[in-house]
Amino acid sequence: MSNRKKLVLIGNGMAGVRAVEHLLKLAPDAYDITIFGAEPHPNYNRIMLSSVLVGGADMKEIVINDWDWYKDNGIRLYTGHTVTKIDIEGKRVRSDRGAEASYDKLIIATGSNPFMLPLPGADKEGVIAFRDMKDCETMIETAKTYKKAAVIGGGLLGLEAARGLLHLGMDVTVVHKHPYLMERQLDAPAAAMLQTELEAQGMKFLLSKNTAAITGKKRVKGLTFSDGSQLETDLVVMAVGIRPNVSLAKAHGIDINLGIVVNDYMETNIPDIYAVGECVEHRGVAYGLVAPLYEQGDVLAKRLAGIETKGYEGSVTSTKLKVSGVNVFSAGQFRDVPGTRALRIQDEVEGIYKKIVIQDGKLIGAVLFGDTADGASLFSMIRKGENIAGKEKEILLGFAPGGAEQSPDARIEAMPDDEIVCGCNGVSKAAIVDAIKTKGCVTASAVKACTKASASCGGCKGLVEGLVRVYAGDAAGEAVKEGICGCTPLSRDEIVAEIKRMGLKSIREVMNVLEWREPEGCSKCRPSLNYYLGMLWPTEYKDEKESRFTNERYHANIQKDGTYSVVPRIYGGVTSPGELKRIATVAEKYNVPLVKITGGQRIDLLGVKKEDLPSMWEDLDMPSGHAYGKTLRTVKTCVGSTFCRFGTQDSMAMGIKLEKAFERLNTPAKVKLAVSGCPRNCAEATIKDFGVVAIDGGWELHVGGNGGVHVRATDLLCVVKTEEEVLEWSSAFLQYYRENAQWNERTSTWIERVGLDSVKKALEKREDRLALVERINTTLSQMKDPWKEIINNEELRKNFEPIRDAQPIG
Ligand SMILES: Cc1cc2nc3c(=O)[nH]c(=O)nc-3n(C[C@H](O)[C@H](O)[C@H](O)COP(=O)(O)OP(=O)(O)OC[C@H]3O[C@@H](n4cnc5c(N)ncnc54)[C@H](O)[C@@H]3O)c2cc1C
Ligand SMILES: NC(=O)c1ccc[n+]([C@@H]2O[C@H](COP(=O)([O-])OP(=O)(O)OC[C@H]3O[C@@H](n4cnc5c(N)ncnc54)[C@H](O)[C@@H]3O)[C@@H](O)[C@H]2O)c1
Ligand code: SF4
Ligand code: FES
Repeated sequence: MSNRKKLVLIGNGMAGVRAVEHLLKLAPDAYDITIFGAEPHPNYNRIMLSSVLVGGADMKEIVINDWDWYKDNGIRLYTGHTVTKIDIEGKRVRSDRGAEASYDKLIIATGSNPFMLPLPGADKEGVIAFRDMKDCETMIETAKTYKKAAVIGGGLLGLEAARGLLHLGMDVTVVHKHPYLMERQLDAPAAAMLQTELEAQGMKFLLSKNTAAITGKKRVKGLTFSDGSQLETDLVVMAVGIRPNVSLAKAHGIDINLGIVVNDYMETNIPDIYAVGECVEHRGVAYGLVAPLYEQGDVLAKRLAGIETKGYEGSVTSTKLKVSGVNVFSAGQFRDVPGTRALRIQDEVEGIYKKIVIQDGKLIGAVLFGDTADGASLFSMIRKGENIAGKEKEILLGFAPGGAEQSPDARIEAMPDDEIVCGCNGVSKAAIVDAIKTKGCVTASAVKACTKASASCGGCKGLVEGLVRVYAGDAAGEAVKEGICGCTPLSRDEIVAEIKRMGLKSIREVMNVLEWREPEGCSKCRPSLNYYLGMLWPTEYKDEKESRFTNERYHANIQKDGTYSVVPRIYGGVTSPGELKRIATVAEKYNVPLVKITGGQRIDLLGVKKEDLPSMWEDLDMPSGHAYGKTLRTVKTCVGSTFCRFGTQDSMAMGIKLEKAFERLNTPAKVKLAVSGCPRNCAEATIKDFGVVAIDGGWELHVGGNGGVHVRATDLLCVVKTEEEVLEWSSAFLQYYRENAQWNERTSTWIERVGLDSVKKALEKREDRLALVERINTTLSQMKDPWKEIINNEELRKNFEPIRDAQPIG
């Protein structure tokens, strides 16, 4: 007879099975194991249900332990069995289908139940939660026949469900009772940026809305809100939080508060009965994320294996929204409460927001939007409770060791060994480096198999690949190449070459054919692909507005307070009294709070409401100044020979000519030009992307300058004699830059990378220049003024209307 003890696990979910997996490693022969699971599947990764909805994985791929795993480990498995009875005296459990098992040790890991609002009509067909494979299947099936979906709850789960439903082709409205989204993880500015991004992806929102009833006969037809308004819908997904599933434990005298009450060793008040996972309350907290549950599982496994452990002491948590194209990270205590200080940066142009919260010199919380590269290092500082006094700004700006300002590889090298790389599975940098160096795991998938890093939400995949790249050296396998982002191992040049070779004509096609890891891409690759496709196929490719940043979608720069700025095109900075009067009238009519002359000699109307933009453009009757895009911004000019006594050439006329030639041109990054009428260079042409300086009998053409954060003086490209030559060389240079630079790479960085000589060489032969000129002219011939397009199109104008409230039905 076996002298193994009997272990029974109730709940075949993520936390319980993780504890069993760990126990099998620590003490493989200690127990005969029986598992009961109410769901009909082997243990699967619940987190990945969000990916299943967006087509990133299928149900089979999200299984963590297949049927063979149970067999191989001698585990008796009862799927589709709900345990309904625990005989505490006799140490036996019984399922609803009559299966019984006796135990020496019992683990309860029954997870949570989704909270279903007890609304009138909540029992109608088409009202579901988002918790398991069945819910996922229901959504996929519903989308085949029905069109409209409402998700109640704008938290992590609600937004991931809504993104999935959008992907399935449904028209989705998120109904949220709070005034801003994800209030449990974000502050108002980050939530506003998130909302703008999701609206651009097609999601609609009803905020500060309380649902009062679900209407319809047998099947749901709509929602009624407490303010009397209504919304038509064919499907309702409730994502308003979860409640620990304690009914079984409660019925058998186990101590319950919020959840099943456990001590630091996951022991309940009844001897030999343990609990782990979302059903548990530890030191007053019930967790709803896997990282703390896995920590609990590891402690429980040690306890059951008889290995000494200091116990589970609670967790600081971090979250990341799994919606492609949106990077959101939140950790610790991020709210401004008395006794805390916060530092923030908000970059509305690139759509980046960062906030860190400090208390007694320690980092206690962080919120990141747009750029989440510093998430892991900030989270590590929060967990360690390090004193960061005096280094706060460095940390916020990403200059601290491991911060985002360094190159990705330098950042990886600077990470401390004990920094957690995979939050879900608690895997440190040291553990991954050890797997690479001593266990021969030289690909990201080998590291995953060996350490479990990246096996849950996948949020750390890029970092794992980076570690392989840095530490596997020449031995590195599949994941060594650094792609343009974590969605692909392909470089910019490889992608452009493949698009050309295979004639790929849309972002989706590129992602499918080139086997993108993330089916929807991310905020880095989508805009890059949009640019490369537009550059390669100027007459065929239809620009994908959703793949552009907010400013480019609204053709105006979003400001700190959520208003916009309007900069009309003023060619060469030369205006007229009539034009100035029109601008003044518009500024007064729309109560524009600030009128400002910009550094590029333009007039900026700041503080404009989104809904006023189209009418203002219409009243101005001037083209867009493109002050917001990756395109030609301004051509700055000096007075030149018309009025200046030093001027040798007409710099204003030349500037206007250049601006008229290249306005609306899409470029990898913003492009600024300037023309000076003599070498005194009053227009500062030698810190521009393309600068023209008049000299006696000709023009000097300068390239690659930058007057921003990294100041760079231009390099002299050549000297020409005539105005026609200025146009020919500037066209050829800009097109060569368009065809060869990486998306988001300014001319200054590009020239430093490729070298001035290579650019000179590419442009030296006239026939090559003329070919480039022809290609840029084809592109320019397709360009239209975006303001005019919107003014004349009712559908496009609707995008600028204030967020719509619910409409009454009928
Ligand atoms: C769509 C979605 C996305 C998520 N994304 C993330 C994420 O990105 N990051 C993150 O950290 N967390 C995420 N979560 C949360 C995470 O999935 C949970 O925290 C985790 O699954 C909880 O594990 P658990 O084992 O406690 O519960 P569960 O995984 O729910 O397992 C409990 C199991 O017990 C079974 N059961 C219950 N009662 C009985 C009974 N009486 N008898 C037999 N079986 C029973 C249930 O059917 C269930 O299968 C997500 C959750 C969802 C739904
Ligand atoms: N990426 C991730 O980490 C991830 C993804 C999905 C789910 N989860 C986890 O799954 C669990 C469930 O997620 P969740 O988003 O449902 O829970 P949650 O409690 O985090 O959010 C629920 C949201 O619903 C809103 N809400 C509550 N009542 C409402 C009402 N009557 N009408 C409209 N809105 C209402 C709340 O304001 C809140 O923002 C959580 O533990 C979460 O952490 C995590
Ligand atoms: S650059 Fe020369 S021409 Fe132009 S304003 Fe200055 S001095 Fe006059
Ligand atoms: S952080 Fe979720 S899998 Fe690594």
